[in-house]
Amino acid sequence: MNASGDELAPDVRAILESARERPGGETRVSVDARSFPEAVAETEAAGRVPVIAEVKPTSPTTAGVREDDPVELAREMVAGGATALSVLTEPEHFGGSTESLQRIREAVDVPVLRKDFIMNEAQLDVVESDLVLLIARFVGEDLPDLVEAARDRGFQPLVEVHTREELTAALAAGADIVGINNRDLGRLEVDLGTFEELAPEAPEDVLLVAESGVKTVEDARRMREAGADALLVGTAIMDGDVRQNTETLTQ
Ligand SMILES: O=C(O)c1ccccc1NCC(=O)[C@H](O)[C@H](O)COP(=O)(O)O
Repeated sequence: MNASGDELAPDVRAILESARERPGGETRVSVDARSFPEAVAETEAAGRVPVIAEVKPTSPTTAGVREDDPVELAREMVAGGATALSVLTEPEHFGGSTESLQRIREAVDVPVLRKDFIMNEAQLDVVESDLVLLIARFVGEDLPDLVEAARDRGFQPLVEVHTREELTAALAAGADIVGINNRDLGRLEVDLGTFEELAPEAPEDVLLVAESGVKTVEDARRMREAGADALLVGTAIMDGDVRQNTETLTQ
């Protein structure tokens, strides 16, 4: 059972068990973050679709592992027009690492999101990034404190939600960048209707990111019409030529 009392998929239970065990950093980080809202506004002004392209070597719902140098993948995504990058740092189920994130952030000049399953404040201190993911469902009542702790270190927190209740909790915690995840972490099923259902409930001044399940230009258009300020895309970009895939979705 998780904070909301619902059953989680076995893969997600395993992800959370290892996330709880992972140590925090020894020294508090202080980040001089690249602004994500400004990057989104610049992409919009250039007439392109703001996409956060995800360096996701593998996942519980993907076959195989992409072994390419993550820095090369990241450079290709930026060359393809990515507004920002998301880098998995979860090692056991996604093939990520904090070292990859560090190298990527040094190699590119766009904002970089640390994509992980952060469970406590000390885990924020493991590595610097511009944005940090906080998943409302998993951190439960610690969300307001973690949002504050992230901002105190200079991070821009991206708070991920999947239900109306989680959206309410995210807004109450002061989140101004909210990711609506189309993937239900209970069953790992994807439904783009999730974003369409929840987006109208968010205030205008909240920057909304449509996460997961965007595969085609039609999907991207659908999410933008439903109010997405940006799209977070992993699998569809990682599958094949990442530069071409990014170019296609950012047009
Ligand atoms: O992607 C998975 O298989 C997954 C499994 C269990 C927990 C989380 C998972 N994904 C995390 C994500 O949020 C996605 O990587 C991200 O939104 C991109 O999704 P997609 O474009 O569908 O790869």
